[in-house]
Amino acid sequence: MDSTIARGNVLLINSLHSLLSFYSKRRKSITRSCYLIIVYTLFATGSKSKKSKKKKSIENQTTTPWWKSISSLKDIKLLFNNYLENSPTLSLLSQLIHSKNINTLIHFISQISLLFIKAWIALTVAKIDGSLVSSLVSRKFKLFFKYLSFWLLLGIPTTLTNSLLVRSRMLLSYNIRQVLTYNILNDYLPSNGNSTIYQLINSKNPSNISISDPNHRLTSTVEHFANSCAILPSQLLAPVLDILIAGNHLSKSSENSSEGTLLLGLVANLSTFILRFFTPNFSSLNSMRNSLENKFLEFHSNIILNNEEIALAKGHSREIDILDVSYFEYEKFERMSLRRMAIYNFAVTFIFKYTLGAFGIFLCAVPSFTAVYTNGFIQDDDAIAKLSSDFVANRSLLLKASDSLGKLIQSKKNIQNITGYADEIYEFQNILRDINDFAKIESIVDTNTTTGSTNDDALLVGPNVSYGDEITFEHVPLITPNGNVLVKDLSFSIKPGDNLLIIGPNGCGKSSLFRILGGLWDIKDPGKLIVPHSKKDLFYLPQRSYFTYGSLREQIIYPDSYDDYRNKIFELKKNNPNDEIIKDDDYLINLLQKVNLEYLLECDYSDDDSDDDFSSNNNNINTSNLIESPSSCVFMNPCLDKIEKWPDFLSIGEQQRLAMIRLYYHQPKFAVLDECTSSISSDLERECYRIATKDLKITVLSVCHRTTLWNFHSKILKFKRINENNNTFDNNEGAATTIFTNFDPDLRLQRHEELISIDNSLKRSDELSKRLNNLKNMKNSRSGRRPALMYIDDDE
Ligand SMILES: Nc1ncnc2c1ncn2[C@@H]1O[C@H](COP(=O)(O)OP(=O)(O)OP(=O)(O)O)[C@@H](O)[C@H]1O
Repeated sequence: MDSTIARGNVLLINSLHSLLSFYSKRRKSITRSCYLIIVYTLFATGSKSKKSKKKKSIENQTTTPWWKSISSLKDIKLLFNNYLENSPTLSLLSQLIHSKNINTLIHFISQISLLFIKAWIALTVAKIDGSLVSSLVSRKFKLFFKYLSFWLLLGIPTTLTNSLLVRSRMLLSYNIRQVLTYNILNDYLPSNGNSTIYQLINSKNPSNISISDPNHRLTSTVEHFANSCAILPSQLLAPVLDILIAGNHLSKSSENSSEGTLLLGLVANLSTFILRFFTPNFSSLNSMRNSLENKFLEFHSNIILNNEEIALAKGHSREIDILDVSYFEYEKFERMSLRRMAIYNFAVTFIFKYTLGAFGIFLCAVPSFTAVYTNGFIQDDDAIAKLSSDFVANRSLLLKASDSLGKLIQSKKNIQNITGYADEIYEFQNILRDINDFAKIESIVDTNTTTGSTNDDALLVGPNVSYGDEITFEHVPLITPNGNVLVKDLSFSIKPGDNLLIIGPNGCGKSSLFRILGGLWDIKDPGKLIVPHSKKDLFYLPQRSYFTYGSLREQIIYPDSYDDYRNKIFELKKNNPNDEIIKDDDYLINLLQKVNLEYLLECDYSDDDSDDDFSSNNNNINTSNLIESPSSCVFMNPCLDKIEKWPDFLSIGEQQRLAMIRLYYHQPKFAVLDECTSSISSDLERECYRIATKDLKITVLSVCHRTTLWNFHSKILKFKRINENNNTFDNNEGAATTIFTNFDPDLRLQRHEELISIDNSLKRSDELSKRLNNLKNMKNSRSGRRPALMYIDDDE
């Protein structure tokens, strides 16, 4: 199909050229021929990638032809918008336009202007080249030195233009990257707190596509796209200008060279046609390279993330096997890609630089030969100098033009790369938008059903959610994103002060309950949830907390920023009618001391006056000038400025204690503690729970296996496995059922201990009856052998 189009183009362009030559003045036909070469080359260059062609062919099968749907101007606009939406590249470019980033426009315009200046300089240099040869042939040495000084002086604007071009190209790329990164980040980590990343990675999105490499797309792909776009003006405009200038200059030098240019046009067309056989699909090569590169990087990141576990398990050889396989695949692909590129580069260089170059030289020579045979030609020094000058200028311009034609063809590679990168970025953006739009629809439904609430601060939104000073699950089914039913009907309700203990076998759905509470999983019908309205009323602490890069203070106040922290202190200092505790650096240090983590402080901190009572306020800050900005009036203790790689620096137990401080700092109404103290020593764990539940009055929903913590709970939710006949059993298969009751820890502990002692007695009685049987057997089978030996045999 492609070759038919190409052949059609060759015929069409050359017939057009002949027509134009016939009807117009022949001298202008050379320029026209150049225009046609450019048009054709651009047409050949702009062919679509396989992927988009495939997409289009699918669309064509299902939709009616576009022209049939147009009946008014509005339809054209609609069609254009539709086209914009379906074309990833155009859609990304329209994002750049809509961003109103003036710098992008400035650098784009400056690049175009510089390209025009560069082309003008190239033309001037070519003319001076010609004049230099002409003055040399006619032995006018004064003139020769004059042109030589011009040539030298032109070096200044040439180098200046080149360096400015590089600068403006880099700045353009930087601006494109900035706009796209900003747009993607806004959807990736939306300010309304939607769990977009979780849904993206767990393919819990409307399009059901999982993106495994969001980091790669956000960084590398966007960077490549920006670089490729920034280089495009130079790649397209510079060769076009070169070809136009060459054609124009040639047309001025003689009136008899149009047949030559017709031949040149034919050769150019034929060359592009031949080149198609050597041109690989750059877009698919690129996407393949990205996916292999990404796979290799992913394995590496995995090793870095789990370095300690791998080192202790001595898993190096297994890891190297995995890396080897991945690298081998990548290398194999690179070799194949290099082979194809070598063939392609050879074809481009040979066809455009040499074949077309030779034709160019031939074309330059045509005026010289034809001029000699025209009537009235006198072969004197001046005529020969003029012919030499024209030849040299035309030759240098045409060589440049043929080289430029090659570059123009090669820009196809860049355009295909751009479409490949654009596809990846656009798909990523679309999925992010789908996820956020879906959340927005739920939030709108929610706003319609509840009144007077701001949804940005809402803990959960959706038609099955209502708000109250409690956490209530009413007939909520626990279903994984894969559709596995963990619990058919989960119902319980806790009010402030009702600390809930959650127990059950592994994998039965204890943590999944919190995933629903945190908005990660949907609340399926007929489930209803009543939760506190505000996000700050519920805090989640997992077994392994997340620590960000930054100071010790930032670990404690996460997810608050420094500014939030300072503003809170500043506001309370200005206006504190309820006499609330001001949670400043001294307060944080006091918390660190309570969980025995004061040794993490940067400096020695001996606070003799430290008060164990949380209602007191260790305030040693000068509060005389409260009208100032928060940053100037809030005292920051340098002891909390220590910066470390916290997950590596702290043991798991220390991390869990630090996470507990985070909970104390935020002091929510409710807290989910999902085995978050499992690595803390028993005494300190009890102290941590005491501070949370007794001192700070936080209502906890905790999953914990230690009986020592039972005393802090007054309700219990027990998960039990059920089989097909709805009988409970304790192995790890099938759905679970739940029992929610009041919890009397003392009574339960007493029963628990009783149970253990009975269990031990039963085991002992089992052993005793087994021993008794053995002895009976021995007695029955005694046959003259020595009893001691028989005992040993039997025992074994
Ligand atoms: N994102 C997910 N997609 C699909 N299935 C999941 C997902 N997260 C968890 N599950 C599945 O849900 C089930 C319950 O997991 P959950 O983490 O709630 O168990 P648990 O009761 O907390 O167990 P444990 O006591 O071991 O922590 C498991 O079988 C798990 O494989």
